[in-house]
Amino acid sequence: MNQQIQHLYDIARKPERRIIGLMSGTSLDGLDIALCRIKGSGSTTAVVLEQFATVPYDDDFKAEIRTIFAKRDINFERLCLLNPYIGRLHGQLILDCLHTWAIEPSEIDVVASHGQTVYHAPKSQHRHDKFPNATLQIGDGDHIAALTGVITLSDFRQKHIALGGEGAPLAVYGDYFMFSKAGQNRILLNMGGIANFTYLPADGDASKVFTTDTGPGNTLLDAYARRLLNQPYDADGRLAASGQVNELLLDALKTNPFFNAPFPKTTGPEVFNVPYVEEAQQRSRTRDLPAANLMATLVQFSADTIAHAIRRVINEAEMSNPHVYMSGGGMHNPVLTGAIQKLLPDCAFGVTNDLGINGDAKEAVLFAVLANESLAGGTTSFGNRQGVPTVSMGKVSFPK
Ligand SMILES: Nc1ncnc2c1ncn2[C@@H]1O[C@H](COP(=O)(O)OP(=O)(O)OP(=O)(O)O)[C@@H](O)[C@H]1O
Ligand SMILES: CC(=O)N[C@H]1[C@@H]2OC[C@@H](O2)[C@@H](O)[C@@H]1O[C@H](C)C(=O)O
Repeated sequence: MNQQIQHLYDIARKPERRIIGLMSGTSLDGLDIALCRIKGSGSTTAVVLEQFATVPYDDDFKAEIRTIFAKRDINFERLCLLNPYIGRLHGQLILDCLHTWAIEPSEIDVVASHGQTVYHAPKSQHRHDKFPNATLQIGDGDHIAALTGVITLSDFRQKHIALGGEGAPLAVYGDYFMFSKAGQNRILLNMGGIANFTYLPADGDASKVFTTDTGPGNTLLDAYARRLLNQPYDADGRLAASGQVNELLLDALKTNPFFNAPFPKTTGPEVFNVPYVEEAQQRSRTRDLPAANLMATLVQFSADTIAHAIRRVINEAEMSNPHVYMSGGGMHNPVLTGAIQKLLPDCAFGVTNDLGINGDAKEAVLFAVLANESLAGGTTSFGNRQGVPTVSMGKVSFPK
């Protein structure tokens, strides 16, 4: 037997694994690196987050990604070059963090890498009958494995599509394993570039849980912070807080069939982007809004669509006493969280930190949990429903 297969087999049989989860999301703010100690699998999964860092990307790198990110027409050579480049960069950032944490790469069992999404195209978005749901993440795992010397699982989304999903959201699996609690109806709300939530019913029934995107989280706020403030984001929602919501623009922004489509569903910055806002401004004749009013309206747009989706699941599931636990960078924006809480006065609000997982780290932890499940679990049935196939994800890269 190849010794590397033996090594993988030994890792799969360990009572506890040390897994580094990596997430580089649609905000392009940096690489989230979560070092996890994981015991068990499925609903007995127990995660301790030992270390966490977000390593910010420099402006040059962000600009490189933006040349190909969420665009229909790109420089294909640049895409090809960025694939190994991102893999090597992520590998190097892991080594730097391990050095800071005084941990040897040989002490890590597995790296679980999401990569960088460069294009997301569910059928509902691309509308080409003959093509399936599609999504593309780059930053090949072979480069991470070769550079760090650690077996790497990567490219988690393709299997989800192969078994009938849209390749996202994958949070359903990790949220169910980590955060489901008998006797409490929970909504795990993540506000990254795109917002999504997971519904965890109080009876713990895996065949009812799902995660759905709700639409924009921070993606439009960040795009306009770059334009209006020359900043990566509107820190603490300060510009938005100084403006007034424009109802005409808000209504125009909300007229998109995505918002009333059935759960679960996914979207991305391929749809919710500056041209989307400009088109709504044109339709509502609100092109000359002051910067603060535009930002206030965009925050309300995210809040309304998030709250509308949560309200729908509360009503459909006839949920009593729902608890919402927030995560992702949007939880740091008080204008956004304040607006959501105002729209959902019957919900109790907290953050995933209250449940033991730092909300900034949650998505990176998810990939560690998915890798753990592929190695040592795989027995939980989600009933093979539309959008939530029972599935093990991730491709294996050996260091040599
Ligand atoms: N203090 C703050 N005030 C306002 N917004 C903030 C603050 N801190 C973080 N954010 C927002 O959070 C964003 C980063 O969020 P996060 O890291 O969760 O996104 P992501 O993982 O890239 O997204 P996705 O989940 O869509 O892949 C920033 O770009 C910014 O919009
Ligand atoms: C294609 C893609 O990268 N989707 C991301 C994105 O960021 C948030 C939202 O859109 C979510 O659907 C997903 O990521 C999380 C980790 C998920 O799959 O659950």
